[in-house]
Amino acid sequence: MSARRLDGKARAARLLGEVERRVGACKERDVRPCLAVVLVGDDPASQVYVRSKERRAAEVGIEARDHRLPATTTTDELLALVAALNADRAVDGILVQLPLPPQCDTQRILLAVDPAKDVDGFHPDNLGRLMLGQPRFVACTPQGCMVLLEDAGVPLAGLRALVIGRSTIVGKPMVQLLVHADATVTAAHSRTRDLAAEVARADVVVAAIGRPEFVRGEWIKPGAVVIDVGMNRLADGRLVGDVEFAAAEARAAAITPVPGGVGPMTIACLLHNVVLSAERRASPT
Ligand SMILES: Nc1nc(=O)c2c([nH]1)NC[C@@H]1CN(c3ccc(C(=O)N[C@@H](CCC(=O)O)C(=O)O)cc3)C=[N+]21
Repeated sequence: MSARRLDGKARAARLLGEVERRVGACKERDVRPCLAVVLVGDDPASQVYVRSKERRAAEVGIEARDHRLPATTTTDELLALVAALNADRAVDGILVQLPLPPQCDTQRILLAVDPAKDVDGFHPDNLGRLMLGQPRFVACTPQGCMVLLEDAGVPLAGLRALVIGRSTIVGKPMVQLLVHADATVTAAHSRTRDLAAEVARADVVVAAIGRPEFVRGEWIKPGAVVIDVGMNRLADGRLVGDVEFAAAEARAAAITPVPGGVGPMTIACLLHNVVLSAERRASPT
C-alpha cells in the first residue's frame, strides 16, 4: 500500500482562490486588505520566505507593505514601528518575521502587536483564546495542518493523535486544535521516552521537531495519517521533512510531502487571516 499524498500546494491554491474572492468583496466596500511585513536583518532564509509571502499576497490582491530594518535594530525601535502599524487604520495585519536578532526582545515585541492585527496568531491573547476554544487568529501552520487533516477524510474524534514538538508557534496550538476536534492527544518532545512506541500507536502524527527524517518510517502505524511540518535543508541543498518520507509513505494512509505540503498551507492561512481581519474592518461587529 502506498499513502495518498496530501497535496498542500493544490489545497493552498484553492484556499487562495477563496481568499482572492473575499479580498474582492472587501474592495467593493472600499476596504483594501493590507499586510505589513516587518523583516529585521538579512537572514537569507527569512528573505526567501518574506518574498514568497509578498508574492502570494499580490496574487490575491492583498497589499503587502514591506518594512526592512537593519540587523542592528533595537527593541525600542521595533516597538515604535509596531505602535505606528497598530495605529495605522489602513493596516489589517502585522507580521514580524521570526527569528529576530538576539538583541531584540521577541516576547515584548509580539506582545505589542495589536491582537486584532495579529495575523500570525502569536499574541498571548490569541493563544489564550485558542485555549478557550474561542479562536480569533489561529497560528498559520497549525491551521494549515488542520485543513490538510480534513482533506485526509479521517474523522478525528476519538483518534489517537501525536504531536511531536512543543513550540509556541506550532506544537502547542496544534495540540489545542486537535483536542478541540475531539482527538486523544499526546504532546511528545525531546525528553519523551521511547518516541518510537508513541508513534507506533498514533492514528495521526504531526511532526514539528526540526530534525531531518528523525521519525522513522517503520515506526508509523499502518494506515496512520502523517503531517510533516519539518523543513530541513540538507548540505546537498535538498529540502526534507522531519519524517523519513519514502518508508513512511509505504505504511501510512495519507502523508504530506516536503516541499509542497504544510509550507504552502502556512502562507495561504496567513493571507486567509489577513482577509478575515479586513472583513472585520469592513463590517465591524
Ligand atoms: N512571523 C513569522 N511567521 C511565519 O509564518 C514564519 C516566520 N515568522 N518565520 C519563518 C517561518 C517559516 N515559514 C515558512 C512558510 C512557508 C514555507 C513554504 O512554503 N515552503 C515551501 C518550500 C520552500 C523552499 O523550497 O524552500 C514548501 O514547503 O513547499 C516555508 C517556511 C513561515 N514562518
